[in-house]
Amino acid sequence: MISVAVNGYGTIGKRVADAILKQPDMRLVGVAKTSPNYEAFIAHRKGIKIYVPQQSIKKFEESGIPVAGTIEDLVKASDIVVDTTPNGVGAQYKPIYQQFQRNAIFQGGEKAEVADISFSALCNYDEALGKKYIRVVSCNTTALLRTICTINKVSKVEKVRATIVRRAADQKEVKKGPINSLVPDPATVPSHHAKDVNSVIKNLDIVTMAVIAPTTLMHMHFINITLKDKVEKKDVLSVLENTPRIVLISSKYDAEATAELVEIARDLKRERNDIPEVMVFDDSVYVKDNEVMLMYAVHQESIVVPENMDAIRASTRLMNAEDSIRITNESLGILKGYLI
Ligand SMILES: NC(=O)C1=CN([C@@H]2O[C@H](COP(=O)(O)OP(=O)(O)OC[C@H]3O[C@@H](n4cnc5c(N)ncnc54)[C@H](O)[C@@H]3O)[C@@H](O)[C@H]2O)C=CC1
Ligand SMILES: O=C(OP(=O)(O)O)[C@H](O)COP(=O)(O)O
Repeated sequence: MISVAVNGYGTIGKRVADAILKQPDMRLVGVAKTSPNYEAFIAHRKGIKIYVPQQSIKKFEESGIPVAGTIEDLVKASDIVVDTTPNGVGAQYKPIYQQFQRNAIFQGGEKAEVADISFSALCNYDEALGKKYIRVVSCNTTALLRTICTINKVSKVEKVRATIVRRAADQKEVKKGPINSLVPDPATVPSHHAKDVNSVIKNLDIVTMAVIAPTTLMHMHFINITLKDKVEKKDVLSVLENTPRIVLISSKYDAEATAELVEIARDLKRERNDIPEVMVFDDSVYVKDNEVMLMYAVHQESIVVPENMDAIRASTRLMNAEDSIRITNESLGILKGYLI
């Protein structure tokens, strides 16, 4: 049983904490919070132990949220920390993880240099075995890598060109925008996602462009892949259909919009309406000779959660890729094939 801490209990942290509670080989020691807000209160109500900075103990206790110790106490009590603090804050915590000689999993908002390796379970689990510091790449990069490494099974991926429509903010982020604009992110090429993909697949020829759209629900990707060999559409569809963490959305049932995908998650009673699988529109898959094009939606709040479970096991050498991915998928109810 591996003891895991979660530092930073926001969009990603709360989902990672809940996922840890579902793993048969992991124990959640507690989570670190800096302010006694509604998220801290609900964590307390769920029986999760809360650790806070020394200077915040009084503030939490005055709010009626009991404190189990300081963030240093949390790190010391754990074998490994999943750092889900905001972009760049994880790097500031690294010296503490080093001081107590604890392994750590960082998120995609950190620079790649923070870790020994950038990680995507379907692409490079084996390379991450035993690495003390692992960075799970960002949500869009996770989706790109999952898709590329899956299609690579049909024929070697030689070139990727992708356009990423980014959701502007998560649903709770009331102060972020834009609310009435499309904003190239950035208006230069490539966006950071190509460099991020190259942090996992070193020599791939990939160029990405990104634009922020005023929506909170999901990202959407439009991807064009050049393969080494000519392939058949049925082979591309087959590999997509048979890979857990990717689901197909059938054109038969009139679900093309991200809002409709969220409605499906609600109807299926998915926890928090999360869909950690890449959602490929089956009719968008276009194949001509060695060229493959497709469109898929990415639920940014949940896609990296299974990757974090696998990164924990890879870092601590708990098991091989196949077993880890299977246990993660089974415990989190992650599917393959047609979602609808
Ligand atoms: N939200 C998303 O769509 C995705 C985010 N990520 C990455 O995950 C990481 C976390 O992002 P989110 O969960 O969205 O952020 P968030 O802002 O929702 O959560 C961060 C949490 O850390 C807490 N925090 C702030 N400063 C802290 C400190 N000094 N010590 C401890 N806790 C602190 C905040 O109070 C908050 O609870 C980032 O690297 C981000 O790029 C990756 C994939 C998707
Ligand atoms: O990791 C993400 O996006 P990215 O893959 O475009 O970097 C998440 O959606 C977080 O993005 P944010 O920095 O807009 O909160």
